Amino acid sequence: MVALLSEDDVTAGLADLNGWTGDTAEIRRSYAAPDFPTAIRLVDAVAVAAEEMDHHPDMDIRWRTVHFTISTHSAGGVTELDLALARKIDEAAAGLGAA
Ligand SMILES: C[C@H](O)[C@H](O)[C@H]1CNC2=NC(N)=NC(=O)C2=N1
Repeated sequence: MVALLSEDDVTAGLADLNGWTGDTAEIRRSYAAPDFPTAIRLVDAVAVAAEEMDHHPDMDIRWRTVHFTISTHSAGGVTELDLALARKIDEAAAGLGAA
């Protein structure tokens, strides 16, 4: 099973990401897309990445803003898998002009 990260590991991991916050329980970030269809495209792109990784974020769509919350359910908190998925989400968002 993948290991839970310490508070220091999570802090260091968040510092390497752009705009993500959180703690040892979960990490989160919201992106504003240019419009609603683009927000849905972001969700779709993240769905593809999540399936490839077999690691799935919670996604909450509010018009053109998408809120992502990630933790590793099986471990009960934040692991390297969550930081890796956050990087993938950042890439997808950048490609769609969501920030
Ligand atoms: C069987 C399958 O690998 C697991 O249920 C996966 C699926 N996606 C998952 N996603 C997340 N975020 N945490 C998990 O523990 C998890 N487990």
